[in-house]
Amino acid sequence: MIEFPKPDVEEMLQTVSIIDFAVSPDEKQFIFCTNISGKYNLWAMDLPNAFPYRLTFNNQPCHELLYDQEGRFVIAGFDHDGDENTQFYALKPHGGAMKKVVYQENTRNFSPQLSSDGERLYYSSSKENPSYLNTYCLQLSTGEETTVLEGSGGTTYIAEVSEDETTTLYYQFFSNTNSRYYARVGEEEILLTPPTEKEHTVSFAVLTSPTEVYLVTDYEADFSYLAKFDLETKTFTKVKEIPKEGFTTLIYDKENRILYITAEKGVEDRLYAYHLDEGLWGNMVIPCDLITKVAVAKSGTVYLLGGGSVQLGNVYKREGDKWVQITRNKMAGMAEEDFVAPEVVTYPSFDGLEIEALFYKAKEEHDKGEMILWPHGGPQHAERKSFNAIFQYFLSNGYSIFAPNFRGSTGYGLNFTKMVERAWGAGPRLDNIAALDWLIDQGYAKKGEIIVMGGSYGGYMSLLLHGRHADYFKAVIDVCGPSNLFSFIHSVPEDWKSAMDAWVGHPERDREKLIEYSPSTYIDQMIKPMLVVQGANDPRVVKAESDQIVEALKEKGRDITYIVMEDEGHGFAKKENEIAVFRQVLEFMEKYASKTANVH
Ligand SMILES: CC(=O)N[C@@H](C)C(=O)N[C@@H](C)C(=O)N[C@@H](C)C(=O)O
Repeated sequence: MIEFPKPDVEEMLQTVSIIDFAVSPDEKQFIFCTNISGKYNLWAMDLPNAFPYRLTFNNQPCHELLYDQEGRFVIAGFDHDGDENTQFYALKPHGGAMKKVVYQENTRNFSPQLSSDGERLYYSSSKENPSYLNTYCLQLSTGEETTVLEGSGGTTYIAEVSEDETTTLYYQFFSNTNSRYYARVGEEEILLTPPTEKEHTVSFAVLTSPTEVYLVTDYEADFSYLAKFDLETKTFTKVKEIPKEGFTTLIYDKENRILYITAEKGVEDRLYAYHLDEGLWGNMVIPCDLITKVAVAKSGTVYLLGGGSVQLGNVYKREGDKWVQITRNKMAGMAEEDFVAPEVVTYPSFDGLEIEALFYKAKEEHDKGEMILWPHGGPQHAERKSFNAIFQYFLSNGYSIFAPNFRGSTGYGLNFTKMVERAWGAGPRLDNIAALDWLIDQGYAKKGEIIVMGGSYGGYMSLLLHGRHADYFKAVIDVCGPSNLFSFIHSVPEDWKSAMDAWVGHPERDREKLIEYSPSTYIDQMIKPMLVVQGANDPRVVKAESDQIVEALKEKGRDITYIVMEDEGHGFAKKENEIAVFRQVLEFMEKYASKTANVH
């Protein structure tokens, strides 16, 4: 029998992702967004045949995807090379030239909703109201447009338009931990949660009849639960909560009056089915750790896109009580056992607060005794059990990775998520330091030999840890991290700006704190070798954030490498860029690797 060589670790970087999908109303076609060709495009499969064909050639990831209810066309949203100025296009289900339906340069467009006859497109846009957005109703055949909602006070997005277009659901976003949902019924505006001064979120709502709305909220609670609002009697009722789980999205099966509810429990997801008329609640076993999307076809059939820490994202169809996999996204020549699954650990932080973390330990045959601390981005996000090709690449090269869900992360309740607000460089920084002390105490790492690497807020935290605790590290990697919180606050997208006060802080009122929390305050103490990566089109953390820290460190004669990706935004959408950059990151780390790095 022929003996084959072991898979090349470089192949880990070649993994394919599926980031979105939609199923045609007759379920004969399935469209999905994948980077199977190296760049993201829309592809389709005529079900049940599995051979995919390509629909778009613009090489951009799709941000919105919906079929017309008759399946005659598809609406898709694309930006350009990561600029997040999403525009909407119509395309025929079997491809061909795309038609621009909402297109105005330098505008941001969100949340497209088609009327049931496919004649009108409702969407929210920055074009006339960059801070709070307006919502428009566009007649697709004539291009005639009316303004249906003017945002004010908070960024305002359309969420749903009823079949007869008399009721509209919309939400106002004040910050990641403070939002409200409203129904507009005729001329009446109805708040869907009881009025209160106390901050809370309403993250999802669906109309299940002309008078009934189900919503996901943490109104007067720490974890989000399912509630119901009666538009006639104006009554709000809590329907279902599960201790320590936060509900995230609702998907309504109109045919069978079933509500599917996704939930997060720390680093994993859950899926539930709630039969509205019978009041029956059921837990659905899912074929993955994390759910990217659930969709219900007209017939009531459920489709799910999901994956896990050692499992690539795939789409599944519910048949009876089984999930049938309809995409075959596989890793060439590798099996699940070739990857490292993280251990979920907890450690006490400086003030006794328990922090959960994912600990990826390099396999014995690869282990070089190297340790990477990975603070995640967001910061109101979490490191969860998703497949991370870069992590697996580093693990196969002998680097272990520790990814803590420091205070401010999502998945642990509203109060925990709020703990990073106006405190970017306070508790979360010390939670990261407590993680390092824990690793050192357990014998997994040695002070001065650790690498810190992160993207966005994770990049910011890497810079801040470098400036304030350089003695823990031997090298630092920052991917698009804010370096100065004052300039960051002024350079984020216009529609984020009203949230900056609650999220990061006020430049005058919180001046002292923002100085203390800005990495740029600690340039003198940044003495370790550093690699900075930045997308030129990033609208969230603009290139100037990286430019300024790189310049300041260069002036001081520090060992600093700077990589700018000209055709990327906040992260990587193009495989060749991702591969080129992470090869360089590995080379950079290898320069500072030493056999005695961390004791095990
Ligand atoms: C809803 C929303 O986008 N809110 C923003 C204020 C937000 O939280 N954005 C983060 C997802 C984000 O992009 N943060 C950057 C700094 C990051 O860490 O990725």
